[in-house]
Amino acid sequence: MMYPVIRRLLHKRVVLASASPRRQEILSNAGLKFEVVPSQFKETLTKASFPTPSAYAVETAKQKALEVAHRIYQKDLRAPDIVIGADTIVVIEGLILEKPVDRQDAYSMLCRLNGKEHSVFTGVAIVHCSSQDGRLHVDVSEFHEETAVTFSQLSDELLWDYVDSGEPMDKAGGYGIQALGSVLVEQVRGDVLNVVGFPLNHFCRKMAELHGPPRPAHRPQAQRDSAPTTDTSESLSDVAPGGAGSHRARSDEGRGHGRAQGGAQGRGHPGSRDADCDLPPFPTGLLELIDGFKASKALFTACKLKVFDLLDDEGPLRAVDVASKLDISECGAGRLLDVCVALGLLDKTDRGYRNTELAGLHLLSRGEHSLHSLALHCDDHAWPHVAGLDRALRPGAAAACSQPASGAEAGAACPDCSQSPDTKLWFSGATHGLARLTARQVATAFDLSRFSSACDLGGCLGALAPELARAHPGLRVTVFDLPEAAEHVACLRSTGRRTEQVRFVPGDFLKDRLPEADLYIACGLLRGRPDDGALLSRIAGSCPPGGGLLLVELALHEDAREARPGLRRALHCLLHPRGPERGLSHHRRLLERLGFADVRVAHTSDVLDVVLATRAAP
Ligand SMILES: O=c1[nH]cc([C@@H]2O[C@H](COP(=O)(O)OP(=O)(O)OP(=O)(O)O)[C@@H](O)[C@H]2O)c(=O)[nH]1
Repeated sequence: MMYPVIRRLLHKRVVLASASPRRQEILSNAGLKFEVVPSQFKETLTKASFPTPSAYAVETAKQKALEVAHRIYQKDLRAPDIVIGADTIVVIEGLILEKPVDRQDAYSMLCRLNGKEHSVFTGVAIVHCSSQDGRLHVDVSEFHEETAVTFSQLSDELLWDYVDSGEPMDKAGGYGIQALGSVLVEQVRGDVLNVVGFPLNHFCRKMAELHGPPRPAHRPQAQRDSAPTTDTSESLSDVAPGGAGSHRARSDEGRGHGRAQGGAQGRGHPGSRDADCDLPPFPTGLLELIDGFKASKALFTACKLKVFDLLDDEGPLRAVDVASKLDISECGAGRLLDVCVALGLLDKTDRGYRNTELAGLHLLSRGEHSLHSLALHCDDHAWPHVAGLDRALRPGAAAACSQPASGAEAGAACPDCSQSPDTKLWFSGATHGLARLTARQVATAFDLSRFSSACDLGGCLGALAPELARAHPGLRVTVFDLPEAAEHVACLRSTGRRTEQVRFVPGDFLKDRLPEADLYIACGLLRGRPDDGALLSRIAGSCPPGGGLLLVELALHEDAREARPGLRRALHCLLHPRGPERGLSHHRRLLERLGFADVRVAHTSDVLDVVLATRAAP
């Protein structure tokens, strides 16, 4: 059973701003998917300046969460969707007890609590983040929960024994009710998880209030107090005309930016019913999925028309100016621009439309982190492919696609998409943006200091090499790719990054002798390649004993339940039903068969998995 609102958060980037293992456990047991970024906020607020102990706990929780939200935004230039902070305190006779500073302090706290009732407060802050005008915008919701705990009358010896167990040291009030500390406790009134560090029940109720399903307009008035106030009078699947506005209105209370980054937000839960009505919960997430293709197409179209380039060069611009400069209709321009606003790609100001930071970073046709080519590729090549999905799934469709990929598809993970040289180039260019974005994570996924030379097969058009050189100054990197890729690697050289460590050698990794190296890198070369064993065997033949092989592949995760990686993998398998199903276990078996040992895996991001294997002595 999963609380419906937790299910609805599965596609959001949720961050827990806490180092407390108990909070992490409570939230993951509830099914929430989140990242942990412990807060660096120094808990030094002046207690006396707060009207109540709970206000102090809430403010501390809020400061913890805000510190993390700002740090993430500064680092990623991207707002997480939600940051959660919490702070637990024990209050006895008006005195606030936090974590003991040493054994003596722990003992003193336990003596104070001995034989008496005290209150445990946990303050919780839920910070909804978005990026607006290039700045982090936050919307903080907060609450606290109180639980009354009574200690038995305990002997000094027992209290010291308990202190000596070490358990009190990282716990508010010096005890852990969930473990040995339970022997001290005679009675609890209220939510015990609140004592442990996180009031899950209150949190879920609060989240339901904030993220509750919009209700259909005809819904009867019999609603609970906490019923969401979202305007729901629009038909969600009927975006046009004026679709942009309606899209935004139903999109999580106007937080359009989060949508662009996080994908669908909520999922209807067919099994659950609101207690006070026989209508099922409104399936907001499902309707968003149904509409999702329109959102993708709008993004692709705006990229193709170079709307983001235009606004970068000349924005802010009004719809009428965009229409005349792009030679499209004024009405069409207005609608497309409004949809982009709803998707978090544009901001609408008094002076006209302008790019959001996200679009400026990733959707211009130029720029280091551009995903423009990827969007165009998806529109031109992946879109028709997806449109034919039903045909591809029919029995007998398998024979249609069995062409082995050629060396020219360096970096391409999709042989179906590489029929012509043009397409191949497209696809390489398309993946290049992604490769650039992920190169640093790949380069630093493992300690590679034992290697002195690396050969990047296919080379990802040179995206990885400079990052490898930067992260491992002792490593000489050879990019081994078809002669036509030299041009791209040359562009990269002119950026002057560690050029002396990187060289280009022309060749086809499927046919030619591989340059000597003690680390071989195959980035995006295996997926969709029926002859992946042959390629790996070539590499194994060149790799010296003790040498390494670094494989980088899209979504090798085999657990389809893992939110984004699982979805990517499942989609890939669905769209390439004729290709063999290849996940981590397939690669591990293959590598071991070819004489590699110590196969280690790093999941670097939502997107890529990196595998490092060591060639065993013959
Ligand atoms: O019965 C129990 N009571 C309390 C706890 C744990 O105590 C700490 C409370 O400290 P705080 O709220 O400041 O949180 P930190 O651990 O410092 O982590 P943050 O990074 O969030 O500041 C908390 O860990 C409770 O879980 C307990 O375990 N049992």
